[in-house]
Amino acid sequence: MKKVLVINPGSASTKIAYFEDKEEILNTNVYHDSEDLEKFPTIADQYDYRLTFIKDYLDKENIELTDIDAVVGRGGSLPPVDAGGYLVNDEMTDWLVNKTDVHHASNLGALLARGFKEFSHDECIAMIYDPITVDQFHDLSRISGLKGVNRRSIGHMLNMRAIAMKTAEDTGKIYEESNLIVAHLGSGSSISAHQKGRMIDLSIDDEGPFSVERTGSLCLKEFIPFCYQMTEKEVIEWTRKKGGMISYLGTNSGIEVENRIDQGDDEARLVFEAMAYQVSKGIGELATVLCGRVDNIVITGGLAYSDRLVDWIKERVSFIAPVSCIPGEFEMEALRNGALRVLSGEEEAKEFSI
Ligand SMILES: Nc1ncnc2c1ncn2[C@@H]1O[C@H](COP(=O)(O)OP(=O)(O)O)[C@@H](O)[C@H]1O
Ligand SMILES: CCCC(=O)OP(=O)(O)O
Repeated sequence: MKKVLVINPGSASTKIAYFEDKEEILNTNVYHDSEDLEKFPTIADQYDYRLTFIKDYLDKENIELTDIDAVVGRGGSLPPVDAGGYLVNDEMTDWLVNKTDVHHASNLGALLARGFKEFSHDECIAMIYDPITVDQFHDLSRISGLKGVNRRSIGHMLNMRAIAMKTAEDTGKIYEESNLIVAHLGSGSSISAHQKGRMIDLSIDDEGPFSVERTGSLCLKEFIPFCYQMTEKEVIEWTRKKGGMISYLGTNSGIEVENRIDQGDDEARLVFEAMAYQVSKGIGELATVLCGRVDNIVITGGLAYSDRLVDWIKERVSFIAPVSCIPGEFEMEALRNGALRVLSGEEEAKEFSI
């Protein structure tokens, strides 16, 4: 039996799970006090705090850390890498602490995986799987429109690839022979075009549809003067935390907006439908990447629980391919499966190197 600890750090919480082979013994989200997190100037500085917090929690839950076989974390903002599992090494942690330019909570995944490995035996491995910077773009996807301002492959790769593989399996197809479009609609959104097992293009949440708290693409003519009124940090905050639905409606909760619509709030309806409209445009755009040869479109993430939103999207994109819906996210299971494949030798974990 293989014992796997899974760690998935988010901006305000850390999801942790413990599995014995595929059996889930614990799967929870521990919330951090925002005042505690605000004390740390950088994400990497939160390391000791989160390690102690999670360790205390696991101790209380009587999870024995000394015989864990693999600790797997959500992979962060590395340089572009191919999909799959990577062993945590010094080069990786150095990049995530000192070199990365994207300060995302997932950067802590590798650091915490290595930290928890120290509590276990010598053979225990620390790894990450399908980090947010998995890059399988084809050459055409890299051209932006301004030399020097590159398009980057960055998004919800772990969940989107897991959902794409599951959809292929559920429809009796082989992932490596399928063409799929996956829309992950959570706090942020990513839409990906999968061509025969590779995500060759994406619509990312700073250049695609708006989400509940991110702006998506903006009209440059309007946005440039806005940027000159504030610091870079403030612009990032507006585009990634205070943009999108929350900027119009004051909430990032799809559940609350659904309630408002039920009570006859026309503005809430307009903005929520506009989000579905933009997501549909993103899916349509990626259908052209696959030359219209799309086997399935899949909608996932927390917002896929909203039948209203999903129906609006289906109405606009069903002419392209059958649309299915897998609400929520399967990151913890995807991380576990990656670790189990590496432990069984079915897959070799790669060595990270710049
Ligand atoms: N049943 C539901 N109806 C509408 N929106 C929902 C529902 N369940 C979750 N959501 C919304 O999904 C969004 C969060 O998605 P999630 O994938 O959990 O995000 P995160 O990226 O933070 O993990 C929130 O706006 C939440 O309100
Ligand atoms: C930075 C790309 C991945 C991402 O946006 O994840 P979250 O929505 O979990 O912040």
